[in-house]
Amino acid sequence: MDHATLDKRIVFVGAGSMAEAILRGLIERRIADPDRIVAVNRQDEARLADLRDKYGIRTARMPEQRDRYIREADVVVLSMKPKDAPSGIADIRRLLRPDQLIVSVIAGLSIATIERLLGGPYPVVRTMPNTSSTIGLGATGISFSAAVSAGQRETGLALFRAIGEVCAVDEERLDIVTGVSGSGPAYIYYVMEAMIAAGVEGGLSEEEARQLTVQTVLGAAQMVKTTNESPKELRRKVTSPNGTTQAAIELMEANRVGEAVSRAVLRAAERAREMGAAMAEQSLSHGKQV
Ligand SMILES: NC(=O)C1=CN([C@@H]2O[C@H](COP(=O)(O)OP(=O)(O)OC[C@H]3O[C@@H](n4cnc5c(N)ncnc54)[C@H](OP(=O)(O)O)[C@@H]3O)[C@@H](O)[C@H]2O)C=CC1
Ligand SMILES: O=C(O)[C@@H]1CCC=N1
Repeated sequence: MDHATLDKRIVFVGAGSMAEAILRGLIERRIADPDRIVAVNRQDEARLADLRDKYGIRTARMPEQRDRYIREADVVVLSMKPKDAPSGIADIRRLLRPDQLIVSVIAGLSIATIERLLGGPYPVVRTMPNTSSTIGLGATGISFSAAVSAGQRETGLALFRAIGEVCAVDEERLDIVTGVSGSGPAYIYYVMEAMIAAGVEGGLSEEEARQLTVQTVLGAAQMVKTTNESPKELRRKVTSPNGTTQAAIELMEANRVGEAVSRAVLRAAERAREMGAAMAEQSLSHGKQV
């Protein structure tokens, strides 16, 4: 894939799984120079050492070195857990300038809450990526605050297009994006766990069950993507009348598996809204403290 290198200093505030997925995707696809990427956290030095060793990025813990990196950054990615976000954002407010681009990957956290915590309008790119960004196969929903310039919009889009597909949506639809693709990889892994376990129960080795399951999921996703046929139509082609697939799907229908998956997606979106409301509430007190 041919992407121009992003010549930006990027700081990840929160050095966890999602930060790693994005920075690894950017580095391995040669979109960003590791020397211009920084990951910071509050405590976990072993985690930072691991990221330094694996990717050659810079790291810092609170506060002096971290402050300097944040001040010098072009792009500041908010990538801490929701429970840490209101205090964490209020804590870095004094370091930020309105010409820096703020990117959030935090589930449920609204642009309005971020701006309240920062004390005014900022260029904010709110996103919902997923961990498949690690291998350039991410699926990211993205929306922009009113203060985002055309150039900053392009930077935000370029960052996430470099590590997968991007869907620009109105901000209110990012919660359902969270339900579909943010949490989505976990649903597929859950099904894969069950398929592998059943394969082993039926007599395959763990390795055989894993190999066959992985290739089946990969092939099925690729079929939907490349043939442009609907999942329903593709399923019909697998299902011989009165055959094995029909027997399996009948059992799934009897157990309302499809309905459960739909409800799970909607529940995840609802949970994102709940978390957003909790962070908005917390921001009222943190907003006053800064
Ligand atoms: N995991 C996923 O699949 C996805 C996650 N997200 C979002 O990404 C965010 C991070 O999730 P994830 O990576 O899984 O979380 P992790 O728990 O793996 O990582 C969070 C990191 O943030 C650090 N941290 C916490 N508070 C601060 C602070 N104030 N300043 C700097 N660093 C801080 C923690 O380290 P320490 O305690 O040492 O400070 C830790 O390294 C969440 O908001 C989540 O909603 C979005 C899409 C998908
Ligand atoms: O589980 C979570 O809350 C995060 C957001 C989307 C995926 N993981």
